[in-house]
Amino acid sequence: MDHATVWEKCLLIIRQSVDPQSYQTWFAPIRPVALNTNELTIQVPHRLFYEFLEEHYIDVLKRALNHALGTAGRLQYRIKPAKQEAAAFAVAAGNERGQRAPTPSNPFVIPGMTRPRIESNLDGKYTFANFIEGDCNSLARNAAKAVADNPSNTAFNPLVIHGPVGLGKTHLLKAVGNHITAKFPQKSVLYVTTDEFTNQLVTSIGNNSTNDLVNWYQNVDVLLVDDIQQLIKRKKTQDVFFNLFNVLRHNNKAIVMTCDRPIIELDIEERLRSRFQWGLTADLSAPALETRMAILASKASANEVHIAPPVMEFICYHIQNNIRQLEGVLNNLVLHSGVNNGKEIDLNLAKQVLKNFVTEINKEVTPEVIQRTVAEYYDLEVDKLSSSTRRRHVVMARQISMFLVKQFTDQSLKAIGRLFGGRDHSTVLYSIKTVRDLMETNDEIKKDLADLERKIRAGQGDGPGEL
Ligand SMILES: Nc1ncnc2c1ncn2[C@@H]1O[C@H](COP(=O)(O)OP(=O)(O)OP(=O)(O)O)[C@@H](O)[C@H]1O
Repeated sequence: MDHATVWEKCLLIIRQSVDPQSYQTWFAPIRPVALNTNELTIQVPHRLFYEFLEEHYIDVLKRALNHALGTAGRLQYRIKPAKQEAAAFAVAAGNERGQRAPTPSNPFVIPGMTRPRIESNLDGKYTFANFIEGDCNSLARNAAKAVADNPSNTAFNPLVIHGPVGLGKTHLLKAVGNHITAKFPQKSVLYVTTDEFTNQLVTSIGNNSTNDLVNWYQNVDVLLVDDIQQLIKRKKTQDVFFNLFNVLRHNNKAIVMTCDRPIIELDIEERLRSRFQWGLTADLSAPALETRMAILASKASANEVHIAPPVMEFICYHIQNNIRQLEGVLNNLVLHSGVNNGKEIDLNLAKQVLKNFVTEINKEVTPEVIQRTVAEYYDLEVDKLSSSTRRRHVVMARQISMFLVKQFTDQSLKAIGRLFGGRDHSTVLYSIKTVRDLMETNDEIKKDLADLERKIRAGQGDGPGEL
C-alpha cells in the first residue's frame, strides 16, 4: 500500500467518527506525503492544525491509522511551507470554479500617496487573556489566536466567527486587534462595524469621495469587521466591500469578521458569500455550566468581588445562553451589595437580582430539569436520553437520570419509563439498581452523582447547607 491508499482508508474511518463540519475543517485539507514502513507522514496547512488535531483528534487518528495499516502505526506531521500554501490556496480556489483565482487590479491606489496613520478604533479591554476557553469556543478562539500571531501569513483568510448573541464574537475580534497592536506595533489594525462602514460609505457618496474612502481602507494591514449580517439588503455596501475585500486579500492583508449566523445562511451576493468561505469559519456555541462559571469567576475577580462557588453555580444554572446577561447579573450584584453597605453576595441576593433576568427560577425539581442537567453534564442532547441508542455512555447517562428522577420526584416506575422513551417499569428498576450498585463500587460514578445532585439542587434555588 502507498501513502495515498493508507490515508484514503483512514479518511473512511475518520468520516464515521467525527461530524461533517469537523471533517471538512480539520481532515479534508490534510495531504498524505509519505509512508515509511508503518510511519505515515501527513501535511497540514498550518501549525494550528497540528496542535488542534493532537489535542482533540489524536485517538481518532491513531485508531484510523492502525486500522488502515492492520498494525500499530506512527504518524508524522509536516507543516506546509507558507509561500507554497498561499499559492496552492489561490489555485485551489480558482480550480473549484473552473477558472483561475481572481487577481483584482487595484483601481483605487493613488501612486506616491503617503501611508496615513490609522487609529485602530479599539480599546484594550478585550484580550485573549481574559477570554475563557471551553469546548463551545475553542475552534474560534484558537483560529483567532493563530491569525493574531501571524497576521501577514495566515491560512485563515478570511476568518469568520459566527454564533448567537452575547457569546463573545466581538470579544474575540477585538482580542485579535489588541494582540496584533501589541505584538506588531508597525501594523495598522482597524476595527469597524458593518453599520459604521455603511455610514462612512453613505457620507462618501454624498460628497463624491468613495474612491478616497476605499483607498484609505487599503492601507489597513488587518481589517476587523463586526456584524457582517448587516450587509444584508445593502447592495452598494456589498459592492464596495467586495472590491475592498479582493484588494486586501490579494495583498495578503488579514481579514477577520463576525456574523450572527453561518455564512451559508447569509443572504448576500453569491460572489461575496463564496469569498467569505475561502478561509475558515468557526462557530461559538452556548458554553457549558463549567465554562459559564469560569467566565463569571473571572469577571467577578476583575471587579474585585467575591462570590461563593455555590452562588455562582446557582446564577450560571439560570443564565445559560448569553454571557452578556451573565455580566448584567454580576453588575447588578455588585451594585446591590455596594448599595447595601458591602453586603455579602449570598444566595438570597442572587435570587433577588436574577428575577430581573429570568422569568422563572425553578422552585421544583422536575424530571425535565433532571434530564437537562444530566444531558448537559455528559455533553449529550437531551433527546438521547429517551432514544433507543445503546451506546454505553448514553445508557449510563439514561440510567443515572432515571435514578435521579426516582430520588428527586414522586414519579412511579411506570411514569419514569414513559419519560424515557416508553421503557417498561422493570427496565427502570434495573437501571436504578445498577446505579445503586455502581455507587458502591465505582468512585467516578459516585462523584458524578454527587456533582449532579448538587447541580440539581442549585437549579432548585435550594443552595447547599453552608449558605
Ligand atoms: N469566553 C468568554 N470569556 C470571557 N468573556 C466572555 C466570553 N464570552 C463572552 N464574554 C463576554 O460576554 C460579553 C458579550 O460578548 P460579545 O460582545 O463579544 O458578544 P457577541 O457575540 O459579539 O454578541 P452580539 O452578537 O450581541 O454582538 C462581553 O463582555 C465578553 O467579554
